[in-house]
Amino acid sequence: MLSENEIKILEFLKRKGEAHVQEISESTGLPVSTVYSNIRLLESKGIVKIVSEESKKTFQLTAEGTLRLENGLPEDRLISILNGKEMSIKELKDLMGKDFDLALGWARRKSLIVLENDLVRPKVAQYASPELIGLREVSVGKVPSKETLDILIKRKLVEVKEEKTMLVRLVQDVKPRPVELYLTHEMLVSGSWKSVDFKPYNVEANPPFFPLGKGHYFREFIEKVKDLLVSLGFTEVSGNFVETEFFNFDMLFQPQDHPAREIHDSFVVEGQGRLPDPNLVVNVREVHEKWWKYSWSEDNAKRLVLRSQTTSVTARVLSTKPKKIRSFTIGKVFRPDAIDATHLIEFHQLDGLVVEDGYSFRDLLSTLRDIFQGLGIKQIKFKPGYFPFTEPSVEVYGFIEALGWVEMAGAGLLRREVTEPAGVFSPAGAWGIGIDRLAMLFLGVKDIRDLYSLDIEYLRSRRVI
Ligand SMILES: N[C@@H](Cc1ccccc1)C(=O)O
Repeated sequence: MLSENEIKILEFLKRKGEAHVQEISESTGLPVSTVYSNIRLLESKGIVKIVSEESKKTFQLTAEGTLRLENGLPEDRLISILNGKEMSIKELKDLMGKDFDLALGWARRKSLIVLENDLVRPKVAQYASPELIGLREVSVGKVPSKETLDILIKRKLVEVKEEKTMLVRLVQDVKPRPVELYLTHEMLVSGSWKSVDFKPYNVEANPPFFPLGKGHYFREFIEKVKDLLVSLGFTEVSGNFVETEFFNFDMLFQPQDHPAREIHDSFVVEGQGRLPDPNLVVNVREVHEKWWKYSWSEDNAKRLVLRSQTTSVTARVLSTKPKKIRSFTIGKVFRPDAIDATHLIEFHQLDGLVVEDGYSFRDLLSTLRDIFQGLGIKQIKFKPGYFPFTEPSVEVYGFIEALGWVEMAGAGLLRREVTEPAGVFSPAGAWGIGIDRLAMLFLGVKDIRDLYSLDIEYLRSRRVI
């Protein structure tokens, strides 16, 4: 049985009797490599004979060779610049640029010059190197003398290409039966299937790999979390990475000498931010000075940081004086740290806020239960915790099969010292969840850095969730 390609080749050979592989390739449109492999097959079937096989060397200018052919070889240029007179190395360097070292090297090797201190003195007034003549020959398809050719190749001005050719002759006249890819109803009805061959299929061969476009798996996870919060009645809000200390700390009742505000605990950004509504600023100042007992500085509050918690977005929402709201934000936060498999200097938090008349601590715990249940964590427990901006505060632990109880979030009712200066007089619940940790648990990622991987092979191996 003959393949389609074999038949094409045979049809050509039938007309010509004998042909070179290159000719066959040109007239059949098959790549040379395909022609070769098919000729080998046809030879093994005794249909064609390989008359001769030879390899032909051809020579071609390299990119540098082409350049030198146009502008002359460096040593030729050096001699022509010297023009029979001596010149200083510095002067020549300025004239010739980076070619000078090359020119000097070759001119010395060829004893075209002598060096005296920093003077270059030519021994010849004119010079045309045999290489240049060689380059010219190669460029018009001539082969220079072996000596010149060797130098040209060594100087990487010329490269050798080896082209194989094969002369093939048709020795057996076969009437190829047409090859069909599949059996059709018409072929069965007409009986024509008897006079054709069918292409055999290898049902075990791997299909070609077509990678599908898909989202980054960590992004997809974040999208899923967002969908969940929206389904629980929350509205997404967002803030900027660069934030004033006012919103990142002061409004959240973190005093200006709080350790988190030390220079090594948040990333400081050059410049100064703008403070919001003066009433709010005055209120925040008052509450800090009254309870923390220090003199609050506006300049400190204007300092810029990369937000260290998405609770800063919650603070911004509060500054709009909501009477009733359920909002959440999810995004990157930044904290200096030593990077390892479980720590990065940027990671994601999900912060939520509920402002509602009559919203109680119990309601908050139940909201958290709903969120974690939605995320697939059935068992959670609460431990008392401390945050400067909530009271009471809890730490939320979730139960994970292989790991036991894992800390997942901080939460609490916002203190009146936070809500009232902003003009919010209803109870407010807030929480912050570390998203990277959660994603690692869900996605079975051992190294946090893999969540941010850009390695295409790794990303392809991740399942779409
Ligand atoms: N922002 C806190 C978490 C938190 C948010 C909201 C309320 C209570 C706690 C943290 O980063 O640790």
